[in-house]
Amino acid sequence: CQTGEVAADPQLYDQSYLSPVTIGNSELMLDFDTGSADLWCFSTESPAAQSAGHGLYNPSTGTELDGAFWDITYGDQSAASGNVFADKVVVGGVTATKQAVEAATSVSYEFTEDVASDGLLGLAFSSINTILPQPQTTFFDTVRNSLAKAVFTVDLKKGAAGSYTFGYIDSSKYSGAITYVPVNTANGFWQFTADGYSAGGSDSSTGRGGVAIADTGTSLLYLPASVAKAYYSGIQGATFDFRQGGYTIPCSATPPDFNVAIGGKTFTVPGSYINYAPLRAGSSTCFGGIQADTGIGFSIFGDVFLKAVYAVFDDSGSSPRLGFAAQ
Ligand SMILES: COc1ccc(CN)cc1O
Repeated sequence: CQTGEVAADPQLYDQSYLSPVTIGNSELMLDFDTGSADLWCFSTESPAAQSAGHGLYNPSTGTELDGAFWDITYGDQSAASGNVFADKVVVGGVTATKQAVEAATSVSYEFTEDVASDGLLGLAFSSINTILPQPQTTFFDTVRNSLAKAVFTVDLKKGAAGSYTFGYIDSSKYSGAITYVPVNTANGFWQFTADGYSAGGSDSSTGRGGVAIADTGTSLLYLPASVAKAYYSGIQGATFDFRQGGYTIPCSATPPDFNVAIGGKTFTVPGSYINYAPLRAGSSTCFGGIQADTGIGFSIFGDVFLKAVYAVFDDSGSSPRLGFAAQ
């Protein structure tokens, strides 16, 4: 029975978190993404102009999946595509001997520019894996039956290294009880229902809850437009800046804490997490960590939320569930 733990290293402004993964005989830094289901990496097949500065997977250690190709586009319209090899993948000591490794032959500029990241490791449900003609399993699904318990946990931190564990829950990482809620897998995400939101110490609710996904691969917290509007109405100098594509606040602001009710429990995101980052280096205007989920179709509980809690992605029972506890 396998168990393992790997560090989650924050990038600038906690824009993403990277973890070391051994693929074949290379160690790469991958962005673990519970919002997608492809394990892809820069490779010796990637054009040099696109892969300069990145760690590369050399498929010579793998076995090509003949005729298999992949092509993925993310919510931010970044994209990547390539071919597929079966190879050994090790995460924190947990080994998948024949994992589908998606070698990139083309990536969009957003990935080229993010030189710290060598690719993504998808942890959503394998039903949304993009490999054709036959979708393959995620790392978690590949090793699931060999784990002591079919779970993985997410313990992200603000501006500090957190961790992912596979196969066990670490009771030293959270306080109080874990609150579990059912997951709807119809869209391939870890999708759940949030009960409601409120700002600051007041119980003045900023709105009813709704459908949401837990997504480590998204930096911010995207909520119903009415909830975001109500939240920022309480911050002096906050405004919706069409040019920046979202709410901005003065970097000098102290936003109120933000409360989320899930499964009858309230989880608090410290207001400081919502003073996200200067629009550009030296700017006194900061981008808000809460934004409207307009056009997405559901709310996205990205890293701004996840770094305030301990999260359990549990597929050990008759149907998947999510657990949340205070950190
Ligand atoms: C350009 O960088 C990314 C784009 C999309 C995702 C997945 N939500 C993760 C990334 O690091």
